[in-house]
Amino acid sequence: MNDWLKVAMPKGRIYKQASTLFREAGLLVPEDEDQSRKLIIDIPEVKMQFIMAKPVDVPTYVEYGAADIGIVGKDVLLEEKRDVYELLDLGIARCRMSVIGLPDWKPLTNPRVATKYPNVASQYFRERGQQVEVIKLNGSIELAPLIGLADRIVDMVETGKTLQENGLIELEEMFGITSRLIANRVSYRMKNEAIQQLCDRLQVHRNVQVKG
Ligand SMILES: Nc1ncnc2c1ncn2[C@@H]1O[C@H](COP(=O)(O)OP(=O)(O)OP(=O)(O)O)[C@@H](O)[C@H]1O
Ligand SMILES: O=P(O)(O)OC[C@H]1O[C@H](OP(=O)(O)OP(=O)(O)O)[C@H](O)[C@@H]1O
Repeated sequence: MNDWLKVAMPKGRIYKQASTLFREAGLLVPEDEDQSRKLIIDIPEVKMQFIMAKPVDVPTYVEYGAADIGIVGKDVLLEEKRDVYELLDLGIARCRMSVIGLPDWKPLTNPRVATKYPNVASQYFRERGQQVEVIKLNGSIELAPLIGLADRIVDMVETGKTLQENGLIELEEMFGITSRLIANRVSYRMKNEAIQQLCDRLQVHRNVQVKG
């Protein structure tokens, strides 16, 4: 199976949009993940193997060559800083990363900031000369300012519904986020034809942009 292309696909909210994009580009992908609990899915007709991964782990599989290519949110790429090529902006799973707080927020010296993205948050505030104490959480980040664990949070905003329902406001938009196609550095050379063909097909599709 050395000539097969191994693709790390993120389970969860990106999967549906990614599989739709692949199908619209005329590529075969496994059926939607709610139909199956299988983690490794072979498609022999196109010599592709799909690895169904937790989104945050996709760059790790790709960096180590356990997958040749993968799909992952820019938020995860910024946080994980893995040594991979970023090939395409797929324009899917669009959302933003923001600084969020209570409506009665005040500027503070050394505020506590809770987030799933400690590296991104630390770098963001450091670059702005703001001293903060970063607290890593793994989910339900919006709880932190509501229960007095943190003064602000850094988190993803898509529709704004979570903020609205919890009485929080967006203080600063940090980055726009979309999903990216990434590749292992060695695979990109060794399987260049197959990877390039896949990129070409995806690029024909409207939202997809080449990364410099
Ligand atoms: N509303 C949103 N909230 C968070 N991420 C979003 C949102 N919309 C799109 N995304 C993108 O989807 C990606 C994967 O999100 P998803 O919630 O499926 O994974 P996860 O955060 O690892 O979840 P879990 O920890 O529950 O497995 C994020 O990395 C981000 O790029
Ligand atoms: O602006 P919205 O459309 O409301 O989306 C944003 C929310 O979605 C994500 O949470 P997720 O559902 O992944 O839950 P978790 O982080 O608590 O696991 C994110 O962390 C926000 O809480």
